[in-house]
Amino acid sequence: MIHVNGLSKTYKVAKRSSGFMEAAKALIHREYTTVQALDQVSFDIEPGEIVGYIGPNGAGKSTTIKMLSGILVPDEGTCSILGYTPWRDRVRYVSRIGVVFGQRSQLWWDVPVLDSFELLRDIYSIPSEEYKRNLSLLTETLNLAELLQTPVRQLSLGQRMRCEIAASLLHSPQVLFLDEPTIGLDAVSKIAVRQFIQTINQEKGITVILTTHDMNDIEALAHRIILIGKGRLLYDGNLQSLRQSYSPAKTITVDHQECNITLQIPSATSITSSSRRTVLQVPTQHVSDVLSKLSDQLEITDISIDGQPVEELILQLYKEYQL
Ligand SMILES: Nc1ncnc2c1ncn2[C@@H]1O[C@H](COP(=O)(O)OP(=O)(O)OP(=O)(O)O)[C@@H](O)[C@H]1O
Repeated sequence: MIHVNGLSKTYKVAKRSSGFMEAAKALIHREYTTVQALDQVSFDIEPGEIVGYIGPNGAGKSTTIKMLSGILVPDEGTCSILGYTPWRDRVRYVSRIGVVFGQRSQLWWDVPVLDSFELLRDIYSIPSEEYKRNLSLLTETLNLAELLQTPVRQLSLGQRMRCEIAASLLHSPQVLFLDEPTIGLDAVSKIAVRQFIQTINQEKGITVILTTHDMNDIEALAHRIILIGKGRLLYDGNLQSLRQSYSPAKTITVDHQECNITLQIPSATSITSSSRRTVLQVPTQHVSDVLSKLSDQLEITDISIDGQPVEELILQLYKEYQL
């Protein structure tokens, strides 16, 4: 569905020094430097995937999303999405995609949300029945009923973001680009937005590309991650294999009836042990074996198994690539 091949982009930036004399000189003779924002980035995405597109600040994520949504033209490389070249077939292409930039709004600031939605209906020429069906579904699932008559400038960030997501889906797109959709949201709104993205992906098969700095978004939504750093693609793979290579052990915490026990489980290393609680470190491949031995040797009252949080995994990945 999405084929990206060798995308590169440099920005030309005017050099500026401080001070009146330097500003005056710059009026006559301006010097430029170039910033390599993207360098030969390639990947393919299948229909129905949710891909987390991650990387540190300035890595090139927004630049990529802008190209994939047709706003920016690359210096080099090709991109085909649903058979279109985004920056060439813009008018036909945008009716097939939805875009949310968490830091920008596609809604008109001074008019009620519903007026913006109606304007989008006209811009995209959405058939009346389809518009009504989508609006009522989005209003219900994103809890928008009380917001539709409110001017956008009076909405809180979380309320606005729910409206932005609805706006991006009114025309039933097949691909959704989300650039930091949970930025600045409270915990409840974040969970609501994540659940909604999951639902539209599962029920409507919408393909989602998500950039975010919130690793809980990645954990909740993405099976696959693409890591980009200094404009280059550094890692493309699924989260599970990343977990296996970086986090080969699990921590098992067992509460038991017996006091001060000594366990006979060779593949487990004891981390701490108090009178009725034992914490063990176990290689991932031995977890099921250790669990069955624990239940043979103890009367268990509670048990938990924890892996390394995804935030730490990604941090390790950043370290490995010196980002
Ligand atoms: N319009 C622009 N003009 C000049 N340089 C730019 C422009 N937009 C981005 N850049 C530069 O290109 C590089 C990539 O920026 P981009 O916004 O794509 O990064 P990002 O990964 O989205 O970062 P963040 O996580 O901070 O949003 C950065 O070095 C940035 O300074």
